[in-house]
Amino acid sequence: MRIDGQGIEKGLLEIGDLRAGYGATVILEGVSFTVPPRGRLALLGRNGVGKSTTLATLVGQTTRHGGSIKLDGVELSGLASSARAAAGLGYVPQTRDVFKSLTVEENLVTGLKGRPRAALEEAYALFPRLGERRRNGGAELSGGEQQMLSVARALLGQPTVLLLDEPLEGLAPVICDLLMDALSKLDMTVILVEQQIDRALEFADSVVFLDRGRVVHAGPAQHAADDAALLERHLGVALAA
Ligand SMILES: Nc1ncnc2c1ncn2[C@@H]1O[C@H](COP(=O)(O)OP(=O)(O)OP(=O)(O)O)[C@@H](O)[C@H]1O
Repeated sequence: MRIDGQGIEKGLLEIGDLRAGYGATVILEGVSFTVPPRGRLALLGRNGVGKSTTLATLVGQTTRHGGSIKLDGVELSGLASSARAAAGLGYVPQTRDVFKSLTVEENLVTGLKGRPRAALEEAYALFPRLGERRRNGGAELSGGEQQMLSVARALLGQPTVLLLDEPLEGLAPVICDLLMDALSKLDMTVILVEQQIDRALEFADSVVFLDRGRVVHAGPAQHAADDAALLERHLGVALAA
């Protein structure tokens, strides 16, 4: 459990009336939700509704038009991306962010942020495959290995909140199992954007559905998993029985 000096658990994320987009184009029309410390939120919705934009806005990579982003009571929205990372936001973008010209280990070193090199063992313990391939170049890795590397590098920065944008995209089911097993062991606040709804709802304890830049439903993940009509309404899909 993560407890700070005052006995307050870290990782509380409070998003209030967030409006953001790209330049003058507004995509998020007022998004609000809260994730408790060590909570796991699945952020779901059809294609193009603003899920990736929400994560990118949290880390300061879009144009913010209004609203607040508070982590443990501290307002982050006026800060540069690097300061938000230092405050505790870890981000794994959809693009996977692997340096192809560097080895696995060199990629991981870029995530150490001043921590001793011995901390690399944390990454190899979470994903033994990365340890086996530590001297391989980033370009030689499979999609699954690249995703493990991207997640591991973000974790080396010791975030209190991890933001994951479609980590399972394009991966074989056996690799999805491996990745989700590793993510399930993490003891931190997580926001997961994912198209594999069944896996996302199994992982998460709460869910937010977006539609056209707005929150259209928020509640427990288990309730959503049991409510076929809700899933159909917001995602246009039904879970496999
Ligand atoms: N860099 C960008 N510049 C301008 N518009 C963008 C940019 N990135 C995304 N958009 C637009 O913002 C809207 C929301 O996109 P976003 O990627 O956030 O959706 P999403 O819910 O994550 O969907 P998907 O599952 O397809 O990734 C879309 O209309 C998209 O075309």
